[in-house]
Amino acid sequence: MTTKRPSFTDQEALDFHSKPTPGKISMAPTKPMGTQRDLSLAYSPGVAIPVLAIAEDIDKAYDYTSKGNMVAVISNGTAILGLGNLGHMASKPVMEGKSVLFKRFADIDSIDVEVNTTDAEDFIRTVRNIGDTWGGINLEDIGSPDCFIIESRLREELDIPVFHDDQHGTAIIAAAGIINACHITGRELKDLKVAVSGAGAAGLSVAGLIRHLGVKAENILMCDSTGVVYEGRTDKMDQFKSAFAVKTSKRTLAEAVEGADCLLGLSAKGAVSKAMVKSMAKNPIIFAMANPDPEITPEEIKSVRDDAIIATGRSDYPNQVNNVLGFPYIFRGALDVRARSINEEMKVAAARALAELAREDVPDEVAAAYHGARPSFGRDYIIPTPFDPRLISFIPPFVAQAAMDTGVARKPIADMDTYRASLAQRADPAAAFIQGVQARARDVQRRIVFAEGEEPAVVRAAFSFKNQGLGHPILIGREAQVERTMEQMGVPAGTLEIINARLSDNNPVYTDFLYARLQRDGYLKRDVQRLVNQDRNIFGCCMLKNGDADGMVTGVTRNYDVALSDSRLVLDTLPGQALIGMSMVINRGRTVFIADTSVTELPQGEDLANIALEAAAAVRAMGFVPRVAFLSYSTFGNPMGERGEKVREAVCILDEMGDVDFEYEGDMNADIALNPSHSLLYPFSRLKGPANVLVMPAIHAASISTKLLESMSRATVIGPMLLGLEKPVQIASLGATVGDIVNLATIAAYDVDRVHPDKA
Ligand SMILES: NC(=O)C1=CN([C@@H]2O[C@H](COP(=O)(O)OP(=O)(O)OC[C@H]3O[C@@H](n4cnc5c(N)ncnc54)[C@H](OP(=O)(O)O)[C@@H]3O)[C@@H](O)[C@H]2O)C=CC1
Ligand SMILES: CC(=O)C(=O)O
Ligand SMILES: [Mg+2]
Repeated sequence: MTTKRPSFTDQEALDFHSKPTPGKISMAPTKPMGTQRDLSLAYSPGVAIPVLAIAEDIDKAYDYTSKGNMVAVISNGTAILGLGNLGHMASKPVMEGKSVLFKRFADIDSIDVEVNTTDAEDFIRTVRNIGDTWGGINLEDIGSPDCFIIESRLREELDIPVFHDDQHGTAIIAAAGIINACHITGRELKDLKVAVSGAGAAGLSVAGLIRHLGVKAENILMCDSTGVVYEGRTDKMDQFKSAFAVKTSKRTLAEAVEGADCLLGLSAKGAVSKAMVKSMAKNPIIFAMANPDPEITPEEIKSVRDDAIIATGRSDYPNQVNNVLGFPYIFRGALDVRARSINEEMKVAAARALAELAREDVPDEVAAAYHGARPSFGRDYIIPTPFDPRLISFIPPFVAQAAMDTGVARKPIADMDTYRASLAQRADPAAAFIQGVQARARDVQRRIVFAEGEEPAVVRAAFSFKNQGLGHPILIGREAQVERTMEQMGVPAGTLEIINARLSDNNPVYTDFLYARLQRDGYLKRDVQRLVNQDRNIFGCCMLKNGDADGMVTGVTRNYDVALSDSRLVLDTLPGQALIGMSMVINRGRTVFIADTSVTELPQGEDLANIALEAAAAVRAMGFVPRVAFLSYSTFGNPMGERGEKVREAVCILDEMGDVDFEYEGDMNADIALNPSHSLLYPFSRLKGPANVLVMPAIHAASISTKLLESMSRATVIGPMLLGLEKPVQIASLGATVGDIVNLATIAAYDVDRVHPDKA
């Protein structure tokens, strides 16, 4: 399995964290707060009722507050990644990051808390006094040995899971990787000889867990910055390291590594040398897990031997051993049974489940998460990737079951199958869609024109598009100006292809083509020449038409209609198809498509029928079964009105066609279309379930409702995607973000197959 290596500039990392709003998380209410009654219920006097219930039984907090699905990520910043003690506030981006990962991967709400103290007692006091407000506490990046004292005291004093991620999260993932690496190399844990670089939070915990799983204590040599942790050593020792001290004459990491089967790096960048790697046993297992830079890079290891199984903590190499594979799912399982703690059995269950999942075949729908490659269990795939969508339904049931078996579950799960199904619902469908589109784009490597190549956001988007391996970007603009913008954006010179429309050798060809197309529409040759030379949308579309590029993204600096009419001057609508804009709206596990959001202002009945046909085909191509509702202010003729008539006409046109291969119905209100129980009122309706394609009666209704959903709910809106043009052109909205532009460029790259299946 090959892995593409994303990279980014420092400025991109800062922009990601600062735009459009500083930070990575925000909160959203789960209850309406619109009326006086809402206020009375949510706040005084209504709130008094749950207050009294909780006062009587403290566990009722799980029923009446967000406690049961809320984890705090708490740090004091004393060991931030492998960067060291940089203070509590500097740890905030990491802690916000962990919170976001809780939400993204396991649908757990999470808040970061940075405590301004390096004193263990002070830290314990602070967290103990506020701790049980959450369903669980994830301690993060707290230096050793304080982390051991802090965690064990808080575990004793709080009745909720307290889990130091750098210890146990890391241990669980590393153990899963080691189990599988041993399987592949034909080793047994009881025979494994292990050297560990790093005797801190992560190193000691990994050593503890593999010892628990069967590696012999005398076969684990721990090393810290002073060297081997041996019996009798007094320098820089503490009770936690002492628990792993062994009788040995070895004193340095190099000596510990010599002849070892397995080297675990949980220390710092560069701690392991090529000579050390060379001295290991045959088929060595080398996990260099320091972040952000490993103890030794995979390239360095491969330069001295080719028989190693290699893992790092990073996402840009195969075999990412990183605690992100663990903490979301371990807490998911623990919260779902309202666990009082996360114990050894729950950790072992998670490690074994992870190891098992990597050995299973990767089904089609999961291959997208692996950038289109289909990994099979082996040296470069010993552990699932963090984007494996099976993790959410596979891991937590094992953790929950272990909690139930060991008596720490307050609320055991009665039906595991139902629980598993409910977990799958928590997966983020927007992410799955984007991953699928990205995987295809990475595979096919299309040439995508970024028409407004001098714009800073466009330059950044093109660079990001290229760095993510999504295809080959081509910027249109004046070289000197584009290069200046690239320099300002920190994009290395020479990394992006630039084409100056005015100076292109292809202009005569493009001009001849366009003149032939427009000469009877009032255009003189010199008008066409000027368009090709000066209008970047026209030039870009000519590139597509001439086969010099595959797709285009534009619209950041000019309004939608201008970009659309420019494109239509050069490109036709596909024969027999309608040109439409379609937005994908994803909210609370439900996906609906809205059309036409951007092209035909006041569609007639026939237009609406064509919009439905085009939208249904596109939705089917994306893997959904289309169920179309023609929306109106009326439902089945009540009340009658002019726009409603057009909608009714559209339904009749489809009826007359006779061979429509999807369910459709209308006219109907949006709530009727989306409500599965509408058949009670309208038993004659042909929809067998809630609609997922909503054809709007006019563009204003489509545009307004989509933007309302995006602004006022937690919905994710992708698009509008422009469908039906003979070449893929996507038009961003004015002032679109870098992420929006990249998404649309990716959709353009993906859409080449849909428009021209022969190119696939
Ligand atoms: N991939 C993953 O999922 C995870 C990776 N990590 C990474 O592991 C590393 C350690 O984290 P953590 O345990 O939390 O930190 P700690 O501060 O608790 O421990 C660091 C340990 O590394 C030792 N060390 C430092 N430099 C060297 C060196 N050059 N050679 C040998 N040992 C050295 C320290 O020695 P001494 O005791 O003498 O000071 C200490 O024992 C970090 O890089 C972190 O990013 C951590 C958690 C998860
Ligand atoms: C991954 C992680 O938690 C760390 O490197 O600290
Ligand atoms: Mg950490």
